[in-house]
Amino acid sequence: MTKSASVARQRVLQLRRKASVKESKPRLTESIDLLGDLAQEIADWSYPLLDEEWHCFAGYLPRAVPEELRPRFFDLVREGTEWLQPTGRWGPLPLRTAWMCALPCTCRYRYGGAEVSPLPFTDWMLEIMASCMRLCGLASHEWPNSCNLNLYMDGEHSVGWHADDEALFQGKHQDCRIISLSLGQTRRFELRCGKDFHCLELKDGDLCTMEGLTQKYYRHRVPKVQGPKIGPRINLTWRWIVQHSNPVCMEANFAQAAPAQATHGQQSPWHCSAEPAAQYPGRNFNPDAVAQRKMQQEQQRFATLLANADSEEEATALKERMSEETKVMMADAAKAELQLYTRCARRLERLAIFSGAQGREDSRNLVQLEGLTVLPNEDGSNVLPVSGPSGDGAESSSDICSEDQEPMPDEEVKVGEYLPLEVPAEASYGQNGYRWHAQIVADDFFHKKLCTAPGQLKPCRAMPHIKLSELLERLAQNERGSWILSGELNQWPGLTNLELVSITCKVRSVVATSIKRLWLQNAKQQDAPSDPVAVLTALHGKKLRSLRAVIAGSL
Ligand SMILES: O=C(O)CCC(=O)C(=O)O
Ligand SMILES: [Fe+2]
Repeated sequence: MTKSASVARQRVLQLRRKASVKESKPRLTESIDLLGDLAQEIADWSYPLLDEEWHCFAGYLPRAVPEELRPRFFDLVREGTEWLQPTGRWGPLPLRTAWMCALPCTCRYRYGGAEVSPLPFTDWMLEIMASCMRLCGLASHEWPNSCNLNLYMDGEHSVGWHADDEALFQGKHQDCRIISLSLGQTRRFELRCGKDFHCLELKDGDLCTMEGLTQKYYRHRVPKVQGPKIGPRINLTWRWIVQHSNPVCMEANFAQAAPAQATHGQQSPWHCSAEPAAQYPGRNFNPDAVAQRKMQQEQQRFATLLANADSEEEATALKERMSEETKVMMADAAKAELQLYTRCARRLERLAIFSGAQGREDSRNLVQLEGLTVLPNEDGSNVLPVSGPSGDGAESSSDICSEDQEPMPDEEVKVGEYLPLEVPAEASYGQNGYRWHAQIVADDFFHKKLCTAPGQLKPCRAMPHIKLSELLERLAQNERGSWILSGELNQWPGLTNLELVSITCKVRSVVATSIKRLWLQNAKQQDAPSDPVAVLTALHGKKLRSLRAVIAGSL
């Protein structure tokens, strides 16, 4: 094509685009559930493009993948993928690519004149998705069902201006979510609609999204870049296929709805009609979704092996192995899902207790906190957490602590041991209810998020704080010999008249950090101090580091 012909072509394209923009003000007037909103409890998304009028949004979550996982994910994708050289209308495209779909979908991906055959989601893909989708506020049954993988080997590799407006995703006609992960070399990602231009420097481990009608009104690209050290970059772009191109997939009877709409009450393509597990009434998530997907992949693998089996015996042995492996896989996936669910449930329980909700046992012997079921752990125990949000990074503004919130080792304080509920009213809470850690701080303690002024604590969670002098003033021994902290702890209405179980502190040496117990209720050792007030008084004026009280309350 000559230069003037190509300019003319661009003009025609521009005019067509303008006309289509003019003719089509957004039809969707209701507000959209942005992924950043869904994930607001656990991830701090910003929206560099937030165009409510045109319903176009692009979200950005820098360094979403933890540093230690980034090289691992990069290598898993790079080594585990059969990279293809796509060919577009005008020759080879300057990048390598692959395309994955969640089985049973086998739609091919056609874009820019290229066409790519699908591969099923691999184990590492599910692992990376588990890490990223959580940060988008998506439960496993809401995950995207396709992923486009791009490998940019150097600065010459790029993607020109385009929209992901293929029919598969219906992004021209309805809200469409696209989640993209960058790994490796930082590259520039540009978005534009006429003069409206946005640019993001996508770094190793960054997540970004395009949501709403962005594919209708905006184009995006990753331009070429010059420089001596432009290393490889991988991009994973997850999307929801909502209109299958392959008749086989259509017959597979999917509910054809993108989760963007699923959140408005429709089912996602991966909705499963299985009943929630009987032992956890009230759970409305689908614990089998991950297992199902993994199983489908495995079934496909075994089907190929079976087809190639040389003898009847080999086929029988394969079938036996398949049934065993399937069971293990199902159990693993269900366990992972349960752990995730339990973490969320625990957060709610903590909140309920902090705010003074009353607990009672229901007819199924499950504890109900104002309608919220306190689920038993897998071992049947009824533990409530005492540490901060466990590794899920789920911190709301008040979920902070002056120090790291590592749980104290179980052997020391038996945090979370099962505390049966039915005991006489006068009994010590220690055997009946929940246990908590409270941070003991110096009287002049100041932390701008935890205090209004030096020595003026605000209510803190997940770890309540208390000043040393206040603890000393309010500790009193009752007739049974239990040490009770009278009144509210850290102004939380639900944490009243708690019983002191132990006092611990962290001891750091050059080699290791350990937990030292300064006082323990009913300690058996001869030389153990019996009076917590004496122990605490001796700490006055000293620098307090990780000094904690374990306290007990009743449900
Ligand atoms: O590499 C990127 O960040 C964008 C890739 C892209 O736009 C696409 O695959 O459609
Ligand atoms: Fe794209």
